[in-house]
Amino acid sequence: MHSKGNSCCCSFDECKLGTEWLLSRTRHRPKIAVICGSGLGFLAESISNKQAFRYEDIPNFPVSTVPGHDGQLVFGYINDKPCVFMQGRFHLYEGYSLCKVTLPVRMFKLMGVEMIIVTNASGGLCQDFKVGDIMVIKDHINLPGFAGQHPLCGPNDERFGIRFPCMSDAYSKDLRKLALDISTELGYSDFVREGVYCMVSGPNFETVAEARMLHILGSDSVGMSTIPEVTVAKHCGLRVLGLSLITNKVPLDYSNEEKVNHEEVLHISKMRAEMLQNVLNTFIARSDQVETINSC
Ligand SMILES: O=P(O)(O)O[C@H]1O[C@H](CO)[C@@H](O)[C@H]1O
Ligand SMILES: Nc1nc2[nH]cnc2c(=O)[nH]1
Repeated sequence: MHSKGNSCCCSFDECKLGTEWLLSRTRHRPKIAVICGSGLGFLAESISNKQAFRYEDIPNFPVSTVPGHDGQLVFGYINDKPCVFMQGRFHLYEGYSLCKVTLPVRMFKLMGVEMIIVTNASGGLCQDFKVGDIMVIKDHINLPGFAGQHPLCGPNDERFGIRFPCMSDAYSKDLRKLALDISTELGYSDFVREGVYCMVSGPNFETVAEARMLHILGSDSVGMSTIPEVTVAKHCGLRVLGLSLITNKVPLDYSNEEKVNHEEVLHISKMRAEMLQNVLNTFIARSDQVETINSC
């Protein structure tokens, strides 16, 4: 596959090189990958038989530049399920192309991963949401994608997936149901919701007028990540679950004096650590209850 002009910078061979480098250094063969959002790296703490690789050592891998994103790939087990956790993700606003942002997802596919769980911190737009709520992502609005910032732009490599992938079932219904059932069983139904996540490029937080627009468009929460990874995961046939922690409310009127900042986002992530980890670990433990691959 040749890439030209403004096209994809991460070829199949580049993904393969990084994957083979990892597989030759670990006996782990993960089936589930977890991407930890801002301040959510603790999710990897309960892994057993851990083996970690710093991002800077992995061929072709980007490096983390944002506080709250540690920058290592951790292999191991959660309840006997082989997993790999990204302690730190990449964002468009860091200056990475979306191909680079999503390169780990394609490497996961090449190493045999079948399901990806994406987590993030986001601002609540839905007026019913409270700070600390966990939103199971039902659907998304890919705002940068509308403007041509899309990880699948450029020549399509059929070894990963088809040219025109369907996205209407990006977040598997069965996986969402399992996550919601588990939340109810854990007694968390008061603060676990479902909703639509919208991505903006960042790095600034929203103006009031922008927040109002996103709300009118049908977004329940807003962040600066996740959708590129989900899009690439769906393109290459991975099942997807998305969990978004509402770390702040996004002001929708001018009388609201609240000001969001990244430190607050990290603080709230830490506060909700235990609950999010309980949902995630129970979900992983029971993930084989949902074997069907949904596709349209
Ligand atoms: O989406 P994650 O990586 O969780 O991070 C969210 O938190 C950061 C802002 O505080 C932004 O990067 C936003 O996208
Ligand atoms: N864009 C955006 N990203 C976030 N990440 C965490 N909170 C927010 C927010 O309010 N807006």
